[in-house]
Amino acid sequence: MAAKIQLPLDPPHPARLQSNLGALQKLAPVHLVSTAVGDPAWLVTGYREIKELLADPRLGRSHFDPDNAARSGESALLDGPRGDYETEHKWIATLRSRLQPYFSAGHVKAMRPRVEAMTTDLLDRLAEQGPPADLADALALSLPREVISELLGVPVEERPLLDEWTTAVSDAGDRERSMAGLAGLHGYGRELVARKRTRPGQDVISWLCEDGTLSDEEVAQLAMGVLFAGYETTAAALCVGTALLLDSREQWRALHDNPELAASVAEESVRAVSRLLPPVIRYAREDLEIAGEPVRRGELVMLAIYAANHDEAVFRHADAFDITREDNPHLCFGFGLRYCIGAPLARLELQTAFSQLAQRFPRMRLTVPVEDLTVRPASFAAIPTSIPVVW
Ligand code: HEM
Repeated sequence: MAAKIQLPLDPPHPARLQSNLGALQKLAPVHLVSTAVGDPAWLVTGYREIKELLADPRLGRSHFDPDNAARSGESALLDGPRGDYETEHKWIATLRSRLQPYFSAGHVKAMRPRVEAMTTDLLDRLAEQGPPADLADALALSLPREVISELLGVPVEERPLLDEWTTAVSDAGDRERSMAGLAGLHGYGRELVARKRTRPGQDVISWLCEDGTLSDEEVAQLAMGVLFAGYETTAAALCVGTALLLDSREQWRALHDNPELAASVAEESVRAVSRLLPPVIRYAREDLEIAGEPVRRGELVMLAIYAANHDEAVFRHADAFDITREDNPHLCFGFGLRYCIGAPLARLELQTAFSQLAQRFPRMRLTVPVEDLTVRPASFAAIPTSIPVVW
């Protein structure tokens, strides 16, 4: 495998939609690349190919030789093989069957009043504090952190610790820091499970413990997986959505005048956030072909969801942030086998936050051009350093 294209293609930015992936996509749906850490990989950019591969059991997240597998970066959790090669499919089935009931559309619907109240509380605090403010801290990061922590039963005073670990885990440039973050998160998960065993509460960890079929280690693994999967992703979608909306006065006013648009704002923000997230990675479990290219067993395949979500063959004016877009079959929550369990919850949080924010702060505006926003160091999802606003 001799790669010609060096990743990353784009410098990280919290709200820029244009990407060099578009040019690559026009050339071919799959490319041989060298990852940020110099390993060879296949980068897939075509919508159709990515959708098919997401559902293809010949690709997995684990590797038969994890220590020598190609990597996309240094993050211990995100950029290399994960899970046990022999039992991967069994574990996905366990994970989905145990978690799905707590994140189903029906269960999430029942959570609506609580999520609305939590959003109102955060916006009350923002109003009380007065302008200027940082919307990333005041709302976009706080809401997903509070929602997921409450669901899992993480005590309020322990929540700030989570930030430290999740940020360290995501560090794509420092494997040691990332591994220490992962160890911290899992250690905390085990401790929390032990506490819930003796003093159960009304939360997902306690319910998983009651299930009786999972070991403490498995409950901790599921819980910390949910925490990680549900926090920065949703925060990044809220960040990019609010920044792009505030940058477009016309769309901000349209949302204020018609709160029903919050659902399509949420979808468009999720489509946009894929620019901020790393590609989904897989390892070939057997030899296969992708768009005519021969992929060998064990090779790294990177699925550029952002390229798929901006494929002009599927999305009209793909690079525009358009909250009136009607047909939006983005792949941001994945597809098939591993489709995001938290999609209904993420949608609820996004819709609630956007509609309340525009209703309560119609005059809110950014104090810097959206282009000038910068990225927090080592955040895996290109979270902005701040979203400075006044109203
Ligand atoms: C905008 C926010 C979110 C985005 C963009 C997102 C994206 C994704 C994607 C792309 C996958 C599939 C990964 C793969 O195929 O390897 C996934 C899986 C997953 N997501 Fe989300 N997610 C979001 C929010 C959430 C939330 C709020 C939760 C909380 C419950 C969550 C929990 C999960 C879990 C547990 C999986 C693993 C499913 C499996 O491995 O079978 N996600 N997510």
